[in-house]
Amino acid sequence: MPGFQTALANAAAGGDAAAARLAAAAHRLGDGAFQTPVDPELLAAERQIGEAAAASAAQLRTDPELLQAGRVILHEGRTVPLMVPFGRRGHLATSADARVEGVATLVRTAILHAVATREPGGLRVVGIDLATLGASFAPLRPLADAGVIEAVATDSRTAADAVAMAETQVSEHIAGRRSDRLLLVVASLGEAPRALVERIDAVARSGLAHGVTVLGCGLAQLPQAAVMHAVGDHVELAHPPAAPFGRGERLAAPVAWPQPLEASFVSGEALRLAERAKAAATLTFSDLIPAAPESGDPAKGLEVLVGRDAAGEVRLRFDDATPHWLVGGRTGGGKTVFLLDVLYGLASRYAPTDMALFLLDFKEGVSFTEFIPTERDQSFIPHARAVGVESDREYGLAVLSTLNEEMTRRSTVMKRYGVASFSGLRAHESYPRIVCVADEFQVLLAGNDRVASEAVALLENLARKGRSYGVHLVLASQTISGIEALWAKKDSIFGQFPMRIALPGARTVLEHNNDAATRISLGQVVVNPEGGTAGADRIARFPDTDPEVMHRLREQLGAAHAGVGAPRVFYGYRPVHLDETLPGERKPGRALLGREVSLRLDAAGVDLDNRPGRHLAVLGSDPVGGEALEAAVEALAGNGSRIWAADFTGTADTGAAAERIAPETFTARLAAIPDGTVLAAWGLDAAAFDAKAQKALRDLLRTGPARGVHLLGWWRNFRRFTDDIGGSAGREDVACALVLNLPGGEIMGHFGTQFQHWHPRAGRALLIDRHADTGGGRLIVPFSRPESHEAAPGPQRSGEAAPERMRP
Ligand SMILES: Nc1ncnc2c1ncn2[C@@H]1O[C@H](COP(=O)(O)OP(=O)(O)OP(=O)(O)O)[C@@H](O)[C@H]1O
Repeated sequence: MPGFQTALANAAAGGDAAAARLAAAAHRLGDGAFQTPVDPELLAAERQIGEAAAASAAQLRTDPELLQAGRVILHEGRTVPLMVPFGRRGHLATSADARVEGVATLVRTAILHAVATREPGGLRVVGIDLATLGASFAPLRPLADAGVIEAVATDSRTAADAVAMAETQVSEHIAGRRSDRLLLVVASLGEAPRALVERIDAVARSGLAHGVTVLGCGLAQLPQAAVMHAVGDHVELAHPPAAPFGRGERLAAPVAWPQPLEASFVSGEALRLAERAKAAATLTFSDLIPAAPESGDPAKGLEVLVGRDAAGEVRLRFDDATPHWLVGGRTGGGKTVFLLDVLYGLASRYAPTDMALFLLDFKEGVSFTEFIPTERDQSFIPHARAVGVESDREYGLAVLSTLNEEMTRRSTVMKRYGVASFSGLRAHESYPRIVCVADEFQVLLAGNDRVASEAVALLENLARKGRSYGVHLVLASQTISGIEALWAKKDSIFGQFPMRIALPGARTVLEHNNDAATRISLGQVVVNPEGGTAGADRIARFPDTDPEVMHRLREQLGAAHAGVGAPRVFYGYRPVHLDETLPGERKPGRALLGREVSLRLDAAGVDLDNRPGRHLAVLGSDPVGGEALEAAVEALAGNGSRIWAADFTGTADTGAAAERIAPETFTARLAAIPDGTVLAAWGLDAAAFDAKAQKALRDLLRTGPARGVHLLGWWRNFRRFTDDIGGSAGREDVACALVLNLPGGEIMGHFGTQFQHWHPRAGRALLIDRHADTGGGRLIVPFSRPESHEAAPGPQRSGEAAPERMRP
C-alpha cells in the first residue's frame, strides 16, 4: 500500500510537472504540443513510474479499501490502473449516471470488488436505479437472489426506503448493534427530490466511520468522495478529499472509464460470490438445536436462534419489546418449517416447567404432528400442553379462553406478591412462559358470528395484557388481508404485534410501503421488530427441518422429563368412538354421546335422573344421530340400565338392549313401560302415532323420569318431533337434545334465539341440556360406529402413520 501511494504520488507529481510544461508549450505552440512527444527524459520517467504503479495496483486489487475505478491515460497510449480510496476510506461519485456505459461498468465493478474483498456476510448492497429501472444491476442477479444485494429501488418510493436502510445501518452501527458494512449504490436517481439527495449526502458524511460506503453516480457533490467528472469521452478525477493524489483540484492526467466487463465474467463472478454467501449464511437445523436440551431462564424472555443474515446470527425473542409475533407467507413459502424451527428451538432451550406450548392449526393438513405421539413414533414434545390439528374454531376459542383464565390466575398471584411483571412473578413462583401458536388464525375470526366476536375479544385481551403475564401469541396466516374481524380491531390488536415475520409472498404483514417480502425466496425470511416499518428489516436464511434431529430431541426430552404426559390432542378431522372412553368417564345413568370440542376434550352426555324433562331427542337426518344413540344405549347398558329398544329405521344396532320392541307393537307398549326402563327409539318420525299413542308418549315424557323411565328418541324430521311432544307446551318435557344437520334458523323457534348461529357440519353436533347449560349448547363430536372410522380417513402427510387415539 505505501509503495502504491508513493508511486501514484510520484506519478501525479510528474504528471503535474508535465502538465505545467505542456500547458506552457500549448500556449506557445497551440494543439500541436499534445501530438509532439516532449522531453524524452520525462517520458522515460513516466514509463518507469507507470510500470511500478501497474505492478502495485495488481497487488492492491484485493484491498477492500481501494477500488480500481478506471485507467489513468499516459503518453504513447500507455495506461495505469486508477485506484481510488473506497470502503472505509472513501466514497466515490461520478458526474454522469449509469445511463453512461462506463458508469454502469463502474457500478458492477465496484459491487463485485466490494463483495469479493470482504468476508461473506460482511457486506450488504442496496441499490437505487431509477433511470434504467434496475438494468445496471441486472447482470448481478445471483447476488440479489442470495440476499447480498438486498434491494434495488426502481421508483422514488422504494428509493426512499433504500436510503432509509442506509440510515438505519448508520444508526445501528453507532449504537453498536451492527458491525458489517453497507454499500449504497446510487446508479441513477433521475428526477429525485432534493430532500432525498440531502439524505444521501448525510449518509455519506457519517457513513465512512459508521458502516456505509456510497457509490453515487450522477451525484458530483457527494461529500467525502473522489469525484469522476465526465468530460467528453474522458474523465477528470477530482482528488479524493482524504488522500489527494497531487496538487491542484484534479488529477493532472486524464482518466478513462473502466473497460466493459465480459458478460460471462460478470455472471460467473456474481454466481460464485452468491454461492459463497449462501454457503456462509446457511445454518442447518442441527445448528439451531443444542446437542443436549438446555434449561434457560425465562424470567426476562425467551430467545431462539432462527437463522443467519449478513450481520450474523438472527435470534428472535418473546419479551416485553416483542411479546407477540405476526407471521405471513404464501402457501408453500416455508411457514410451517419456520414455525418448527422456532418451536423446536424453544423446546431445546427451555424446560417444560419454564415454557409451555399451545398449538392450534386451523387449516387442512397436519402442521403440528411433530409435537404429538403417533402410532409410528410415540415420542412427543413435553412442552406441548394442547394441540389442535385441523382445529374447530370452537376449540381455538376454548384454548384462548383457557389462556385468558390463566392470565387472571397469574394476576391474582402477582397481586399477592405485589409484583407487576412476569419476571417479578418468576422471582416467587415458577410459572412457565406460554407460547400459543395459531396457524391460519383468520379461520377463527372469519364471519360475524359469536365465535368470531368472542375470539376477537379474547385475542385482544391476550395481545394487550399477555406480555405482563408471560403469555405470547404467534398468529400465522397466508392471507392477512381477508380478516375482517381483525382489521376491524386493527389498531388495538395489530399494534400489539411489533414483531412481523414475512416469508416469501407475505403481503400485509409488513407496512404497505415495505416490499421486502417480494424480494426473498424460499428459505429466507424478513424479520422486522418494528411493526413492519420499511428500513427495520433483517433478511435471514433459516434451515429446513431435519426429521432425525427432531426425533433425537423428542427422545432426549422424553428421557429428561419422563413424568410429563403427552399433550391433549384435538384431531378436528377424526371421528370418536365410545370404546375409547375411560372407565371414569362412564357413570350409571349417564348417556354418553360424544366428546366435547374443548380443551379438556371431556366425554359429553346427559344424566338420566328423576328431574322432570330428563329425556333426550336426537334431531336431524344425519345417520350419525343413530350411531350416537347406539353409543348412549351401550354406555347406559354397560352401567346397569335396563334398555328397551325400538328401531323404525331398520339400520340400528340394538345389541345392548335387554328387549327389542317391534315397530308395529310400539304404540301399544308405550303406555306400559315398566319403572326403571330407558326406552330408546330410532326413527320415531316413522312411527304411526294416532291421538292415543301421541297422548301415551306425552304422558311418558311428563311423568316418566320420576319413576326412572326415560326416552332417548331419534327424530330425523324436526317438525314431527315438535308435533309429537305437543309443540311449545311440551318444550320443558324434553330437556336434552342432540342437534345434527338442522340449521340454526329452524331450531331457534323451539330452543331459543341463541342458537340462530348454529351451522350444522359433518362430524359435529350441538348438545343442548336445558338443566346443565343455561346459555348456548355445547359443540361435540358425536360418537360414531367404529367401522365408519375407516370410511372417513382424515388428511395426513404422505407416509405418516395414523395419529394416536384421542387422549381424554
Ligand atoms: N428453509 C428452507 N430451506 C429449504 N427448504 C425449505 C425451507 N423452508 C421450507 N422448505 C421447503 O418448502 C416446502 C414448503 O414448506 P412449508 O411446508 O413450510 O410451507 P408452508 O408455507 O407451511 O406451506 P403450507 O402453508 O402450504 O403448508 C417444503 O417442502 C419444505 O421442505
